[in-house]
Amino acid sequence: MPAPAPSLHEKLNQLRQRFIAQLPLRLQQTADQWQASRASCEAESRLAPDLHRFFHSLKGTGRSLGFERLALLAEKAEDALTDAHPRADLDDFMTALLCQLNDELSYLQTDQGQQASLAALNSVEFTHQPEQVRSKRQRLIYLCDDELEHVSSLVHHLRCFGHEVVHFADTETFFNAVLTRRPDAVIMDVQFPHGQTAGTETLTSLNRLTGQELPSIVLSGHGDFHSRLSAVRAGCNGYFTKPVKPLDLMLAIDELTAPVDDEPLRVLIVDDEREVAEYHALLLEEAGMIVHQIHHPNDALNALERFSPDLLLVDVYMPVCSGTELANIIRQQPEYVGLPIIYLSSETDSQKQMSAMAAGVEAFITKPVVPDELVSAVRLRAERLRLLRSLMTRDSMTGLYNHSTTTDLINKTLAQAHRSGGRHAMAMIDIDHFKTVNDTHGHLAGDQVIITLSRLLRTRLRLSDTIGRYGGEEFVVLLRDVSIAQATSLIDGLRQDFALVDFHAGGVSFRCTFSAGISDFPNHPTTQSLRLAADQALYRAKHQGRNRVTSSMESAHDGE
Ligand SMILES: Nc1nc2c(ncn2[C@@H]2O[C@H](COP(=O)(O)OP(=O)(O)OP(=O)(O)O)[C@@H](O)[C@H]2O)c(=O)[nH]1
Repeated sequence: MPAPAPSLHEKLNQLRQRFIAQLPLRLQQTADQWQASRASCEAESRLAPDLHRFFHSLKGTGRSLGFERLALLAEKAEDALTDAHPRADLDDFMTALLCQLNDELSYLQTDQGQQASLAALNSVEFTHQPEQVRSKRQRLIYLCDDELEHVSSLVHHLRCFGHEVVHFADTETFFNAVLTRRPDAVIMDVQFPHGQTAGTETLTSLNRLTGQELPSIVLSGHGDFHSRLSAVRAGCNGYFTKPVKPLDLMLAIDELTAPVDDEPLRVLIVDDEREVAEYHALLLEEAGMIVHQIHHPNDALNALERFSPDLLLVDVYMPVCSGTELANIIRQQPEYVGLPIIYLSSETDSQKQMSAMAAGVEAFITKPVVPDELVSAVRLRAERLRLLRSLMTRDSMTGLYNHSTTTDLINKTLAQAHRSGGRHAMAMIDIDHFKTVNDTHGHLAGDQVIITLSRLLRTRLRLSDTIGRYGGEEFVVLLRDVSIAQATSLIDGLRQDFALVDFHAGGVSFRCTFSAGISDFPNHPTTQSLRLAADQALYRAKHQGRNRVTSSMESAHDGE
């Protein structure tokens, strides 16, 4: 059996032990530097920055990792070295401090010292639970209904959208199934042969038993007060009366189970103090975020481009370049103007904090951080950026990427594929005779068709695929790591299912189809050439009678 993953406290403890293990050597080097700095004025001014940095860093890291006495001694040394009027007994004072630091270190290496520091570690309060990360948009749906006429059409529509649907004709089998495998949502009839409200009562019992409300929608033959009340009492999220339009029910289920943005937040930490960077990374990772650390400010621009963070956590006091200077460098680049930056520092002087904030950073957090406060500050600001980005990059009707973002994302994917290889496919999808749909059934019905197709694409394609709305009724998809044949068959499966979806408008029901053209990378090595080849294949599909998928391979062979 694999060993269980270490807990946060175990990881923190390992980090503290690593920090203590390397400290004797660093203390010895600092004592030597201090002695050397007393030899001449030149040596003093040459070594002063290193000495200051060591004590400043020991103060910050010591506090963050809970070594309060080490931090206090380091703070005294830092103050003595930076005092505008150096004390007369500076030599004796520093020698005594270095001795006390060595004594404290020896104590921390004893069993008793380890115990005491562990007790401090265990008192770290951290209430954030790791986020549940869902990787798929497909949902498990239980449909419990003893009237079988509508069931097959409902099951068909739900499956079209990639959901796994299990049908139960009686409440008892349904009850046991929920206890064995909990679904993402339930569609429940109210009335069963053994009770007027047996369906909703079953939901109420399950909710009580499990202590968790099942996301559920009622589908009933009756809209009477008593049935509706039983649904409210069972905590149901919607109530439909039969005959239901499958698409309406499907959209309600989609709303009910729509994942919140399930991409973990990405945080880039820039801190020259490795242990502190590691400590903050552990806290943020524990809260479900993806963290990348760098220890040299000059690596920041590269890391920003490669890692694409939602937020930057920067130490203010770093050699080579301060956090404030780094923020200014980053803000010089238009693409990072909106990136939230949080400063971390042991600086408590509010005047200095204010001047640091002038570089346009979002917040200033003082070390040692309170774990929950760090996580909340990061989450709040990173999520706000995500929301703003989403408003700028997505089409408001469908939630798919807009034209320019789709092109940018495809460009990036291809640039990466040029570096590291890989094959991708592009599909241009266009709804057939859409003008007629609008003219016959109205614009609102047309909008429903567009929304339905976009939901179908989102539920059935992978999270790593790029799906965009290119124009009115035209969509573009970049399918990663597939051959042109696989892409053609996948999009053709979607085409067949979409053609069976029933739309309703003004008392009439109708169906729609789409045509698609597929091209592939690296046969077509740029976004422009991929797009052109997919467009030409789409044109052929339309020309050959619509409701079909044509690949650029077929076009090429046909043209031979
Ligand atoms: N309802 C609705 N209609 C839109 C939207 N965007 C574009 N349209 C309409 O979509 C129609 C597109 O029509 P065409 O591209 O000519 O398509 P078509 O000739 O009917 O069909 P094909 O030849 O099969 O492509 C136009 O009438 C647009 O007004 C939208 O957001 N909602």
